[in-house]
Amino acid sequence: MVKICCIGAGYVGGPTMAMIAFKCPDIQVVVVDISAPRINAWNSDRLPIFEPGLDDVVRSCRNNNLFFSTDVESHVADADIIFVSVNTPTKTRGLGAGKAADLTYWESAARMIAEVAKSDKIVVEKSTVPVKTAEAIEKILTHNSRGINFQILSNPEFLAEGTAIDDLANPDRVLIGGRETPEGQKAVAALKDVYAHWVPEDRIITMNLWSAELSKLAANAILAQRISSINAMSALCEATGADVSEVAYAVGKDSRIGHKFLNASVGFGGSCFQKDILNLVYICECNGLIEVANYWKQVVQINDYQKARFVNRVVSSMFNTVSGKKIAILGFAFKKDTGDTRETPAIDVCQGLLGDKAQLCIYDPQVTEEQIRRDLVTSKFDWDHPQHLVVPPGSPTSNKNDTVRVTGDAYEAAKGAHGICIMTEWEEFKLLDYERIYQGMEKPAFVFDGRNVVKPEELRKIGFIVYSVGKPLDPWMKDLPAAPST
Ligand SMILES: NC(=O)c1ccc[n+]([C@@H]2O[C@H](COP(=O)([O-])OP(=O)(O)OC[C@H]3O[C@@H](n4cnc5c(N)ncnc54)[C@H](O)[C@@H]3O)[C@@H](O)[C@H]2O)c1
Ligand SMILES: O=c1ccn([C@@H]2O[C@H](COP(=O)(O)OP(=O)(O)O[C@H]3O[C@H](CO)[C@@H](O)[C@H](O)[C@H]3O)[C@@H](O)[C@H]2O)c(=O)[nH]1
Repeated sequence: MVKICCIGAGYVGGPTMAMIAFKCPDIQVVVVDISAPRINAWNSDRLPIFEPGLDDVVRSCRNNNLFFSTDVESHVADADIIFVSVNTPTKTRGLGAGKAADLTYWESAARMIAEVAKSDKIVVEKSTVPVKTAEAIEKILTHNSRGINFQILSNPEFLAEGTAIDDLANPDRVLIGGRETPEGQKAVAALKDVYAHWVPEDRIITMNLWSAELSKLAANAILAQRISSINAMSALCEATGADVSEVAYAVGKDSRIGHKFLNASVGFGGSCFQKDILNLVYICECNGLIEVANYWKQVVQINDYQKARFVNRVVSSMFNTVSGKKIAILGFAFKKDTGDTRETPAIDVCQGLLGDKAQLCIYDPQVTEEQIRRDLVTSKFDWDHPQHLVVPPGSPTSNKNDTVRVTGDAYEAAKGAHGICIMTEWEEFKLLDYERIYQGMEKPAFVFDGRNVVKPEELRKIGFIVYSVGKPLDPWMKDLPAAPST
């Protein structure tokens, strides 16, 4: 029986390994992590991450051919194929700080593999890593290997949160990069055999290691670029009276462009896009490609601009101050159908409003109060380090001040508020009784829709002043400053 071990039981390691176990009953899969609470949660009825369909997949194979354990070393020693799916955050200090990928967790995983391995292993990069990482990993493994043969493969993951199970069950493609030697190609074939249990052959693409590593960064950069492109258009739409949804529809009808990923928003969030683009920028700079680096940097800059522009719309509409005003924040996750808040635009918007002394009342159906409070005080880029390694026990992790309240109900959040900011496109926000909400709010009552989930005309009929990203402006906002001053 082939034995797989995955180091890192997070948003990628957990679901991908669950899918492999589910589709390959003849393979034993063990997911290991240094975080005991995380592993305990994977072994419980309350999984550590919310992902539609994940519970059923895990339940159907857990303790049959899928196991979660903190006994990292013994399972690594035992495995034929080792996936490494640990965090690769943006560096916060030293060379490349604020851009380069921090490979601390990857390196420590590689050293541990070299130390405990007693038989030949295939080591698979599942984490998103800078191009050429496999070369560094190869060096760590071979210099410490005591004669054991390691083959490094790149097998980047393309799942999106909220749709992970469907993405894993029906991937557009699976990429496998390996060395072009007989041993390298044998390892590629072994990993291909795993995916071939359920992925059609023509969707399993093999290539050289560096192409596979770079394809992952390129895919995320190009996806994020589409969002920044439509968000840049949204600012122009607001200035001219065009409607960004109509523009996106017209543009997307061109089959060369396509309609996906053209939804204007308050900005993209999530653990990957910004981190991976900054990483790409750093790699370009290291290769002396300054113009290329600046090109990709602009994708992140437009995203920051879009978030700042949103805060500016809120403050300038509300008589240029939100000091002491209650503002309801509906949604905190970076997108619907996940409880993940990493790099969510809600953090920047909340911090912007708190900077102007607003009183926030936050509601999200999947994000806990503890998480929200921690996010509002965590320094930039620190969020992507395993919490148990970053936060010393007993140190303050939460925003204790009374300018932030977290509630379990959207109506409660909006009661007595001057304005509502919609930060996540949860379906339930489309179905709220806005008439009832309006009655309970201070007047004039504002809705700032960062995800274009409400119908502005219907809300205006109720009496709201409405801002929707990239839509024709409410007369109230027409003459107000559109962009943050630089
Ligand atoms: N989240 C996504 O949607 C997504 C999609 C594709 C790729 N990726 C990439 O996959 C990687 C993992 O992302 P994630 O979202 O799963 O992160 P995550 O933070 O959810 O999980 C990473 C896990 O690795 C564990 N870990 C760190 N160092 C370890 C070590 N030395 N030994 C054992 N466990 C260790 C941490 O405790 C944590 O539980 C990143 O490189 C990310 O860029 C993420
Ligand atoms: O038209 C769009 C599409 C997305 N978003 C926002 O963009 C962010 C990212 O969304 P999405 O890409 O759906 O989620 P992720 O889970 O971050 O997935 C991305 O990042 C993963 C990690 O690398 C990759 O594996 C996936 O392929 C890639 O889609 C979210 O804040 C979305 O709200 C928009 O604003 N407009």
